[in-house]
Amino acid sequence: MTCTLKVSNIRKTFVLHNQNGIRLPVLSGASLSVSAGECVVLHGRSGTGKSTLLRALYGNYLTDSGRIEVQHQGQWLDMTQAPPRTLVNVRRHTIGWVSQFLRVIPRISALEVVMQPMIEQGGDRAEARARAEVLLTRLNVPEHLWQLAPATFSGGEQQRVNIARGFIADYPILLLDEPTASLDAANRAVVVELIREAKARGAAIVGIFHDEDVREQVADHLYDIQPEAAPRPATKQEEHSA
Ligand SMILES: Nc1ncnc2c1ncn2[C@@H]1O[C@H](COP(=O)(O)OP(=O)(O)OP(=O)(O)O)[C@@H](O)[C@H]1O
Repeated sequence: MTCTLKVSNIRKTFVLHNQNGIRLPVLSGASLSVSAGECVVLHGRSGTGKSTLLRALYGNYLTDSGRIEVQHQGQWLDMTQAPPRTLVNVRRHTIGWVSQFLRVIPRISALEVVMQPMIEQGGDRAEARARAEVLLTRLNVPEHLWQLAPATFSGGEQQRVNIARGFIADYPILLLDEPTASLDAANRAVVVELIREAKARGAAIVGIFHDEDVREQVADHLYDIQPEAAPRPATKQEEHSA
């Protein structure tokens, strides 16, 4: 299988400048690789850094060191060194992000919100519309809502519009941040199907799923994030040699 995403030795410490510069080390050498058609699920206790790692992969967080290499338009590109303009291009064509939250844009209809990523990739409007309609139908978003702006939709409806938007374009890499959180069983099953279809067309997927059932159905590998060692008092031996 072709490797599409290579993460090596990522370190990330948050520095809380407005709280006496306290340093919170979160990732201390995360390394993983993901091939086309494979889904790696980030795993670990709450607060170990799963979301931090996923956001770093999307270029939302700067890292202290390490490399995040992606296959972008036929070449390897290190996301940690990419200028903003390149990041925008990578996000348009190579890496899709699907979370449970929709960033609502005033006055744009649900249908348009879903079609947008495919159109930004240069896709045909009629084809984008047809795909959006299929996705909204599969995700049980009632047809009478499609022409309305999602600002007034229920939380669950907004979430499903966002999932449709995330799966409309055939991104080579998909990052999934709890896309099934608070969905009912029927809609969770649809998302599992969408993930399986994305894998079958060759997408490399990294995801966070707290739902064990979903995790078991989609994961090829789990990537365990170990908690950072908590500060500890010095041992007797260390005190003597100090
Ligand atoms: N922007 C930030 N600034 C400062 N600290 C942060 C920031 N984002 C996360 N952290 C800290 O980093 C640690 C890891 O957080 P993260 O959200 O990545 O964990 P997680 O494994 O995804 O947790 P959960 O399973 O509860 O969602 C936490 O201690 C958190 O407080």
